[in-house]
Amino acid sequence: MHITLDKSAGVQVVQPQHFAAFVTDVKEAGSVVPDGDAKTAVETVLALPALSTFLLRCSRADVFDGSVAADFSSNTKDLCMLRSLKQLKYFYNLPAGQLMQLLSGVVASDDVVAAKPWTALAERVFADEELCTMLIKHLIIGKTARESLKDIYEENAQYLLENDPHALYPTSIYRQGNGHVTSSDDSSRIEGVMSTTITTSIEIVRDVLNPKNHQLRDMYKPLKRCVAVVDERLDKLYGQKLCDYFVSHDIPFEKMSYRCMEVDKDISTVEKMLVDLKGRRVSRNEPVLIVGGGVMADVGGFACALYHRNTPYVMLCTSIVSGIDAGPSPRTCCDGLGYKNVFGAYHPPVLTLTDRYFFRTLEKGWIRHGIAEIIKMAVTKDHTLFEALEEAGQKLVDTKFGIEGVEAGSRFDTLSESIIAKAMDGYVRSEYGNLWETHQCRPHAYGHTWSPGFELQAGLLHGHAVSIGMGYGAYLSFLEGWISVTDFHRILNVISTVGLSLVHPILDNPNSLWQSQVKMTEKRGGNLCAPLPRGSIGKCGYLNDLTRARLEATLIDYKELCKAYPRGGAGIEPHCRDVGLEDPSTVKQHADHAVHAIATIGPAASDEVPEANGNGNGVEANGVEANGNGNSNVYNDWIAKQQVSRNQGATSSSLMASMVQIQAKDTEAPPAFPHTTLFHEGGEEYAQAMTTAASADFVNIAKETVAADLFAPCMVGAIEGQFLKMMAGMTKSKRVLDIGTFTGYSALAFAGGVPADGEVVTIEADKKCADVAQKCFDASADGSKIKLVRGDAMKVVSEMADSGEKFDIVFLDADKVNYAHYYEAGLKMLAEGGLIMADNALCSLVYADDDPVRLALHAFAQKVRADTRVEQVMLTVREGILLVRRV
Ligand SMILES: C[S@@+](CC[C@H](N)C(=O)[O-])C[C@H]1O[C@@H](n2cnc3c(N)ncnc32)[C@H](O)[C@@H]1O
Repeated sequence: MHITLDKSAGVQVVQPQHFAAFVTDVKEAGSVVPDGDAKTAVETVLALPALSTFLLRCSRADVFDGSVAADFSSNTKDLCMLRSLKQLKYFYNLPAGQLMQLLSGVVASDDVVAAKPWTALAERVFADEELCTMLIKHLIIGKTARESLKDIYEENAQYLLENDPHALYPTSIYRQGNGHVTSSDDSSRIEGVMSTTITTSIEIVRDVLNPKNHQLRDMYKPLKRCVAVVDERLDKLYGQKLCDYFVSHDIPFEKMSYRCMEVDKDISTVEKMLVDLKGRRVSRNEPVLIVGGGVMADVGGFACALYHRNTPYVMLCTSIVSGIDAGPSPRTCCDGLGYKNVFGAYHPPVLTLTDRYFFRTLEKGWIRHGIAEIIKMAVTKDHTLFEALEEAGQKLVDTKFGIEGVEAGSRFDTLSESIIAKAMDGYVRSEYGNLWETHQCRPHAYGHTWSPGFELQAGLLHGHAVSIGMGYGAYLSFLEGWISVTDFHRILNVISTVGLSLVHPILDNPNSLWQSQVKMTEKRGGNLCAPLPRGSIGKCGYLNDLTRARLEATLIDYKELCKAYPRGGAGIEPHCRDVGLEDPSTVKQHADHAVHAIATIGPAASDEVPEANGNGNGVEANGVEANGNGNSNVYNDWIAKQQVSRNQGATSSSLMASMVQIQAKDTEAPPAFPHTTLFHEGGEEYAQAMTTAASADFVNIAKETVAADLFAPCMVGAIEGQFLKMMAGMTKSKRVLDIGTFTGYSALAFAGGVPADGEVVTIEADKKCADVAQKCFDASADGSKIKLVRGDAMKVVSEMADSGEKFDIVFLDADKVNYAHYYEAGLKMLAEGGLIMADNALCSLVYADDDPVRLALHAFAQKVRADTRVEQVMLTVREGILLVRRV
């Protein structure tokens, strides 16, 4: 068969047999490749009828069509051709090096010996920098092109200009847009439809940084350089190897490295990358090389999505999670405003390379955590993958996926590689058909419905949280009659065998799972749509109904069942801290900022579920280095250099004054204080950033407060909330009286500090505040410990005191002018060793001169100071807390 171009047909079909025919023709033509000047040789081969007709046909093909892909789906060789075809379509716009390399690859895939002249030609072009990077169109239709070549290629270029401009002037060869517009006669109404086609390639590779491997060379040599965004930790481990690789191929290598731990996954890291990409003048069609794990895949991919609105990137995956999930994922993102993955864009890499070589530097705990994402694909998409996992078992962890102590080419080596490949296949099949998540039938969300409710709270590695979700999900599936009891136990077995968790003590609080379900349902457009195995292992169904009562009952049964499994169902090293990672409270820290942000910017903030995606909550290493210098000389030097000068303005008497009590006499008013806040801007924010973050329940209070249009600054906030919680815990308080509930922040903080059988009684007179508070308590993990009393606190506390109620802590935060009354009642109700804490005690300094509360607070502080029954300390926490106890 000879290749022809049917000009009248316009769009041409290209199938594997066209490649075969082309190869047959050009194999013979190989002998005509002239020696000498590489440019002349390229021009000569481009004039060959067999080659030119093939290229012209490719340029008119609809290479992204599903039926074309189906034609090439029978084997790996055909798939390689499909990948070549997707690039040959744009041959006018390809650099000569890339085109020659593609052509030699096509011939070599059929006959390596016959391809030698073509391979040699490609190498000659690669060696000629100017020619290597020159766009083919300059050689065939440019001003200085040979007339004989123009005769062959110009007419087709005209055709493309009119009918398929992408093929002639693409912005990038990896994307194609389409759409249509219909408008009324006067154009006052317009209906439009737009679509984008994105192409990508994924390969499981071996030793990609070995200079003999040409995958990265072939991509970057024609581009004149490689700009790389590298995870700082990976840079330390593989930076030199990366550099050596590109140096050996004489490709300028421009590397930028970034710390990519979970806590760095925010917009500031993305911004840094954007600035650096611009600084390097990266063009919008120059694929950036991204090297790293899950966080890097998310953040680096997001930076590329934003840069020039979208810039292609090659993802070199170095962890299991990035290798089979976050790496090829189109869902690039970063955290913000207290929510995981709240900012993002759908932007898959143009090429994903997964190389097990990098797994050798992963901790075993991280390997185990990564396997959870493979199990989810096996259970919902691919029973052969599941069987492979059953066969491989714990050895996958022990050998780091066949990398350690396993012979290359052995059965286990092949099995390990096929597990990675199948998991990747299942994942992208689920993702790419639903690129913009326009529907919720997403098998890869198996295990991710209930786990966000407890993952961070329990400090679990993402993989362990997901495996608990998968185990419980499998149980529900069994109860629904969707899978047999045997399949249910097979699923639990696979999870347990690799050391992943089936249960965790956090499940004793079913509320967190229920809250996650509620939020997930909201996020999934009103449907629970929980993916579960259905029919058999490897097939997926969706559970859309699960009442709270059923969740709680089935959870109890599930936990009981798991006791029969090794370790009672517990995982090996399930917590982040177990594998040397930062506790996820560092992630929750973002939530802390959100409390502030939401209170400041109002309800426009995102309602994303604080959820981990595939890349989990901390798959990267903790790169903090110990200082290790405890030398006292160093300390004294520092005092001399830094601190003496900083304290220069201080007099010896003022310094002494801070060491002893200032004996002030009572005054009618507090001293003048020319500020409206106690701290300078930045001080509290810094303190907050360094404080254990508030949980999602507090973010919820902040959100509900703003949504109800209540005055958010009334809340005690994140720093003081944490302080109250810790005070209750440290003093082992069991009963706390919280006077002045507002929307419940302080009450919930105390509830977090008292034991499971403890109680917080909180009093609120305002119905709207009390309603919001009750709603927030109901939705929270510790709300069941809180009793909300509605009514006037003046009356309620008197009655409580009269009836002999006792409390370990009495917190005053209602009407400040009545603090003296609450104080007296509080003293009566204090249990042995109990505390009174009066909030806003330093507001006497910052409230306006004409504000009566200012004087009332001042009088109250003086009253306590004069009270010989107690000792007290005025704490400069937030707006001041007067801490009092009986002596
Ligand atoms: C500063 S806010 C309390 C803030 C709360 N502790 C928190 O952390 O969110 C004071 C609350 O006390 C309530 N309040 C004021 N006087 C009261 C009274 N006599 N009886 C009951 N509640 C009162 C107000 O309605 C208001 O909601």
